[in-house]
Amino acid sequence: MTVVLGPNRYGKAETRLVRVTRDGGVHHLKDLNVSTALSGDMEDTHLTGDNSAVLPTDTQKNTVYAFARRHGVDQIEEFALLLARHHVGSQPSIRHARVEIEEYSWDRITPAGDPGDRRHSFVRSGAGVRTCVVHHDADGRTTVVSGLADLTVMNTTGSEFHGFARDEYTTLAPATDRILATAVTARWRHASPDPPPGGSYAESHAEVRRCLLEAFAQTHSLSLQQTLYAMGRRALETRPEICEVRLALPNRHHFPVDLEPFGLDNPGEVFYAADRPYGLIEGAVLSEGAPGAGFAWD
Ligand SMILES: O=c1[nH]c(=O)c2[nH]c(=O)[nH]c2[nH]1
Repeated sequence: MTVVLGPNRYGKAETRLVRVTRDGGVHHLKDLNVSTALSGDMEDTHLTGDNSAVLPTDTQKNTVYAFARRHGVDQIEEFALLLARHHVGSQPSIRHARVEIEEYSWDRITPAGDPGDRRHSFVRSGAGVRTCVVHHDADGRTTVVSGLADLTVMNTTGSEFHGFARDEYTTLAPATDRILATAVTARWRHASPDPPPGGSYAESHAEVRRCLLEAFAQTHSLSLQQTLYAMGRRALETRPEICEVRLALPNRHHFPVDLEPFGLDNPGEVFYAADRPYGLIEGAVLSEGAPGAGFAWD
C-alpha cells in the first residue's frame, strides 16, 4: 500500500493579545484572540523531519505581539490581512496563510461625578464577540470573512412552530406563541478583499450586526429556519459589500412551567430555560451571482 501526505497546515492557535493605546490619560483597549495557520511546501517536515521550511509557531506568536506594537491594532480584518500577507511574503515555503481573530469588546466605566481624568477603567461588554477569518495565498488571492458570535437575543412573543412532519416518535405540541431565543453565530463573506467601499470594516460590521438584530426582532417567526433566512437576507439586501452570510442559531428552548399543581395558571409568564439538548439551525444565504467562495470558508 502506498501512503501519501494529505492537506496539512500548522500554526499558533489562540494567541491572546491585549493592546493598550495610551492617549494621555485616556486609554484604548483591544482584546484579541489570534490564530494563525500556514501551509505550503511542508512535505519534508512530515516525511523526513527536515524542518528547514517550517517557520516555528513560536515565531508566529511573536509576530502577533511585534506587529501589535509596530503597527497598532485597529480593525481586526486589517490586522489579520497584515499578518497573512507578512507570512506568505516572508518564506518561499509558505504559500498560504489563514488568520482568524476573535475580538472581545470592553465598555468604559464612567462613574457619575468622575472628574474626567479616569479613563482607564473598563467592563467586559456582553454584546458578543467580533470575529474574522482572512486567507491569503502566494498567488495574491485574498478572502475576508467577518462575523460575530455569542450574540444572545430573545423574542418573548411573535414566534410559532406548527405544521411540522410527524412520525411515531413525535410528541412536540404545536406552538402558536412561544419564546424564541438564540445565541447568534454569524459570518459574512466580503465580495472583495479591499476595504468596504465608502466605509470601514468598523462601520460595515456595525451595520451588518444591526441588520441581523433588526431582522430577528421584526420577523414574525414560523420557524427559526425562517428567521435565519430573514436575517441573512436583510444583511445582504442592505450591505452590497457582502455576498454570503452563514448563520448558526442554537434554539435556546424555553418551556412553560406547569403551575397547576400549585393552583396557579401560567399565561406565558413562567418558563424553564433549558440548557441542552438544543436545536441547531444552520444555513447560508447568498446574493444571486455571488463570486465563488474559493478558500474563504476553509
Ligand atoms: O424553529 C424551530 N425549528 C425546528 O426545526 C424545530 N424543531 C423543534 O423541535 N422545534 C423547532 N423549532
